[in-house]
Amino acid sequence: MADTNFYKLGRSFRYAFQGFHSGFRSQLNFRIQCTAAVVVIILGLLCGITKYDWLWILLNIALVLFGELINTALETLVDLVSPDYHVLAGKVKDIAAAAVTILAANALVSAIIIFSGPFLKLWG
Ligand SMILES: Nc1ncnc2c1ncn2[C@@H]1O[C@H](COP(=O)(O)OP(=O)(O)OP(=O)(O)O)[C@@H](O)[C@H]1O
Repeated sequence: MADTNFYKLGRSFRYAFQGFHSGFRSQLNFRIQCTAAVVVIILGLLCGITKYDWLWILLNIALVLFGELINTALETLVDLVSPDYHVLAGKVKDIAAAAVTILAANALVSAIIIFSGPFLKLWG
């Protein structure tokens, strides 16, 4: 019984990893966002930001990657149910893209606010 649950859990993680891998391979934006996340984490380590800044940075990274994967899932679903041109299909894709753009803009502004202090100190 416990073995079966453990096996199911492992399978769920494998499917989730497949989804991550598929998003990474097919979406340039997702690859850019993953790279930006790694750069921001390295900057955070170099600048010695506070633990509250880390919480904010990690939340923003998670939100952007989550938003991009949901956007990709919606695009894929739209392509499945409406491969031909339809004004509503376009609307769904545009709205999903707008949602992830809001998250990315929020992450960018947050990064500027958090890192402007340490950078000004470095050059000041
Ligand atoms: N089936 C469709 N019907 C109407 N408009 C569509 C349709 N598919 C795409 N569009 C329009 O074209 C835009 C770009 O669609 P596309 O699927 O290329 O998205 P994308 O953001 O470029 O995705 P990807 O990152 O996969 O290239 C959509 O935002 C939408 O305005």
